[in-house]
Amino acid sequence: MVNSTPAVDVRGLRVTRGGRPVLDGIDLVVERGSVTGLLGPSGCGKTTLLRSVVGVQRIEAGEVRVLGLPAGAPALRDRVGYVTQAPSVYADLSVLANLRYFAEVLGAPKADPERVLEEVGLREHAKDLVGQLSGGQRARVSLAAALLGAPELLVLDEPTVGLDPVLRQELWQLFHRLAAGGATLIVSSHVMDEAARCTALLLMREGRLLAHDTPQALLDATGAADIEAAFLALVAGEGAR
Ligand SMILES: Nc1ncnc2c1ncn2[C@@H]1O[C@H](COP(=O)(O)OP(=O)(O)OP(=O)(O)O)[C@@H](O)[C@H]1O
Repeated sequence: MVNSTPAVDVRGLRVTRGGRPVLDGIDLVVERGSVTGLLGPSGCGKTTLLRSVVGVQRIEAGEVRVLGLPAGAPALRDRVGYVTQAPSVYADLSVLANLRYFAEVLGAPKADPERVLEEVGLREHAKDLVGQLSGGQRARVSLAAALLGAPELLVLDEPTVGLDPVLRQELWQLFHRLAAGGATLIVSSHVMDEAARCTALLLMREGRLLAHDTPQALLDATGAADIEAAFLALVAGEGAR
């Protein structure tokens, strides 16, 4: 039976941080199996929205449901993978030791550390200490840790920052392979040229969603040549209202 519960269902979400409204009434449904890009300028609230989806953000109003359960519910722990912008792995352990440790904590299958190492292209660095890796390699260790246990939803906060074009392309191919296998991915970026790689886009500005559609539909609706121009057209349209 196909599971028709959306991966993410957000209604009327409001979040205040540091006394200022950061998310201002977000409504959003993310379908399963999509690779949804969350795009918008620095500070517009992308990380705060992702934190709300994984259930680590105190919210002021609204509801966030993930895989049919309230965000952050204990039953979601091994069904949702989250990669923050800051590496969340131990610098003084090897890559493989990190992955074995997290696999143990999650109760993931014994073969998972090797599998995810291969997926993120770090097999030859398995024995290296994480603290001695490059920034991009360290980011991929965090991603590998999030892939342990094959979660149904992956929430990735700027996973391609600082990576070279070849690695970026390889990671996007991995994201699509995971989606083809049934996973849902939400990937934030402030680089608009990553937009075309997504099956759906969320364009965000100042705590609100400007648009949620496929890249092509956004280009058609705005008559713009690329997503950056479409974004600017949507902002200009808002101002004119
Ligand atoms: N811990 C915090 N306390 C108070 N305000 C915060 C905190 N973290 C973020 N903010 C504010 O919330 C707003 C949204 O931040 P958020 O990190 O969600 O943006 P973002 O779109 O992810 O930015 P970036 O692309 O730079 O990562 C910003 O105005 C920021 O100053």
